[in-house]
Amino acid sequence: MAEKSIEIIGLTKKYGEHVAVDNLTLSIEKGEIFGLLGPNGAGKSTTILMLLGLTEVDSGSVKVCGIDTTRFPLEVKRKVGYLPEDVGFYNDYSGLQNLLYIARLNNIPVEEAQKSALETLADVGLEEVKDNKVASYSRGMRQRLGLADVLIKKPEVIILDEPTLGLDPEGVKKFLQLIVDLSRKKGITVLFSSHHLHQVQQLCDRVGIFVKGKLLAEGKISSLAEQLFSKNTFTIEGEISSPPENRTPEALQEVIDKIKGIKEVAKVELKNEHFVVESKKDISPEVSRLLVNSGYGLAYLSKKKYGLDDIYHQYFQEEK
Ligand SMILES: Nc1ncnc2c1ncn2[C@@H]1O[C@H](COP(=O)(O)OP(=O)(O)OP(=O)(O)O)[C@@H](O)[C@H]1O
Repeated sequence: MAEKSIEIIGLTKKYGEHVAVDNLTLSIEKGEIFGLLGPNGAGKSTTILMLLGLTEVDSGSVKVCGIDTTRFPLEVKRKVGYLPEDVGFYNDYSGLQNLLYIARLNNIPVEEAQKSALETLADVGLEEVKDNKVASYSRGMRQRLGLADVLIKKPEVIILDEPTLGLDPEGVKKFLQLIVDLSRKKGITVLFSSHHLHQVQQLCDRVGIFVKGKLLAEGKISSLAEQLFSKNTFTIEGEISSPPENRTPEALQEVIDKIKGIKEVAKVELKNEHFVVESKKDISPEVSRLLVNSGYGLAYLSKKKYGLDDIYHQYFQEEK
């Protein structure tokens, strides 16, 4: 069985009468990149605080690298690196000086710290600007330095709480790629907490959908999609091309009505040239035949692939 880096069983946290985390059970394997996905106030930060031993647990248990966080918080902190939304630095110090300062706070011997700081700065792509003052760093560079702060402790697990806030799209892409590369290269387990669906989809091996303190679903994106959407429906989508000269809305509607007339079809949606058909079985051949026989061409026809946004919104619909 795969080694577990994080093991949470029946975890509950209340603030007065308000249940912020409700009976959460979740395991994350060593080396896995797990996305904790949920809207504001879902309880993600509270869960992270409990993982780090920074807030008391009302009931349940949390183990990180096999160590009980509630009983041995200091031991856990040695194994876990935590990157919050925004990291504070000494702006008048260089990136290297800031990192050496963190190394000293973590009791890393001076010689080892020097070597490790240079290696870590190279790992996060700040080698060339290591001697520049942090005041001159962009938001993306500051987040990379934040990651270096975390990595210099050589953690087994890193927890990232909305780390891409304020980065431009290119900065986000590079930062996420850096996390994947580091995790794969060093075998680090990553817990990535975010409400950004696309970032989670891009980065994570597995996701947990967390709403109002409860984990509604958990798994690989592909298997969550299957559970939700493939019970008895096939969804195919396509685009009509090379419409006939004499094409009229009425003529197209006629073909759409023929598709609707197929026994297994539950729903057909048409928007401009793009159409989506939901049915009980895969009727791609029938759809393409009907269109082609009516003089239309097909730019493409494929089984719709569901992404995390479809999954997420489906859960929200169920919640309402
Ligand atoms: N110290 C506190 N005292 C009282 N209530 C709190 C406290 N911290 C969090 N809460 C409440 O607990 C719930 C969960 O908050 P939490 O910050 O864990 O959510 P989150 O998913 O991290 O959201 P965000 O993305 O906004 O940080 C919210 O309803 C919040 O108002």
